[in-house]
Amino acid sequence: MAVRVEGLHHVYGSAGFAPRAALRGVDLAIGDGERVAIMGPTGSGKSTLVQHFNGLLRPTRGRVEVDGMDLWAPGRDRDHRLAEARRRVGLVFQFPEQQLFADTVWDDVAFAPRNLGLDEDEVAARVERAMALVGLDPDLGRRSPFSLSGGQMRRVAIAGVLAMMPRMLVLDEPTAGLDPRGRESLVELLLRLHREAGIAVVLVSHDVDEVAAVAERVVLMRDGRIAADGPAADVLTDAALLARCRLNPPATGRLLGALAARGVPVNPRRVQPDAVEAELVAAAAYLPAAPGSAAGRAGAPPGGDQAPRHGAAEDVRHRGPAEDGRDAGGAAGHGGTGSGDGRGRRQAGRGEARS
Ligand SMILES: Nc1ncnc2c1ncn2[C@@H]1O[C@H](COP(=O)(O)OP(=O)(O)OP(=O)(O)O)[C@@H](O)[C@H]1O
Repeated sequence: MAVRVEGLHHVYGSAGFAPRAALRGVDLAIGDGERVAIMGPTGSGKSTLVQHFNGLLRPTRGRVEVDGMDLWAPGRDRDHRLAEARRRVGLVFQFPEQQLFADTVWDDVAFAPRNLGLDEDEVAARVERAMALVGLDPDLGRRSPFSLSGGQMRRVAIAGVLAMMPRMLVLDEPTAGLDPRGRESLVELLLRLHREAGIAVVLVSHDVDEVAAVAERVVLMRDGRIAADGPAADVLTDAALLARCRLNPPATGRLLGALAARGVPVNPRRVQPDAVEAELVAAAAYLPAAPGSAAGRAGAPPGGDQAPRHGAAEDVRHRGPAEDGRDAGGAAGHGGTGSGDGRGRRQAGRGEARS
């Protein structure tokens, strides 16, 4: 499963308004099972870009491929290619709960698979699976979606997209408007979908902490172009690059950087929350104990002159999801610097062509 865009331009224009170039030549490929965040200042083209991933928008110029299918190439099978793309790449728009419409949660989640013409047994199996994936109690299926909490409604909307059994889930600002607990549990949900269902997750977000928790790769957009594309540990610790895109590094990165600058042996390139925590816990052993504390009474802090100059958490062997593979390899041991109508959009996001 892969989405690839090449030389993608998108110009919005309608009668009476000056044309507006939202994308100005984007090249990007996202492969099976990746966890990618797309970030950038407001108006940089993030939402426009992801709406190309399943053919919801038509390029002004350039090419969009899903699993090697050129979505917009002429040919009689184009409708089939677009329908396939919408099945394989599920789009969850901002505030998706605003587009719930059915009388029951069950019917809402069943909307897209029914629309595919599947028999009711298959529809039921998909609804049950999707509700389980998002952690909704099956009993909620009989309830009106409008009687649920905001966080539950959002899960219903995500289940409605998952019922299409996409291989890639693209979410535009999925935690917007949720309280801190709701945000945390949605981040956990995305990691679980990736881990248990093997779904690629693409997240459009302004929130660096959320991105640090979810993404292993970060694409930065600016003025309709890609300004950077790389491992989260590289992009999220490059303060100058982030500043050019009107973003700040994660607060934890600044904390690790300040500790490293004071000679505490931490690796400031850790960004994933579990890895940051492991780094801090291990580094705490190198900090002077508070007078009167148990550690202070026991004597001098461990380490001292012998304190290793690499990341303190290296020996902890604690790898969070964003610190695997290339991040671990790249960071190990250095300790250095290292719009439209909502219902139509939703139906298109669930695999139904927009009229
Ligand atoms: N339907 C539309 N009609 C006309 N212009 C649009 C439309 N949608 C977006 N634009 C314009 O295209 C540009 C890119 O918008 P887009 O929504 O893709 O950016 P974004 O990075 O997702 O912004 P945000 O972070 O605010 O959601 C902006 O200048 C925006 O005003």
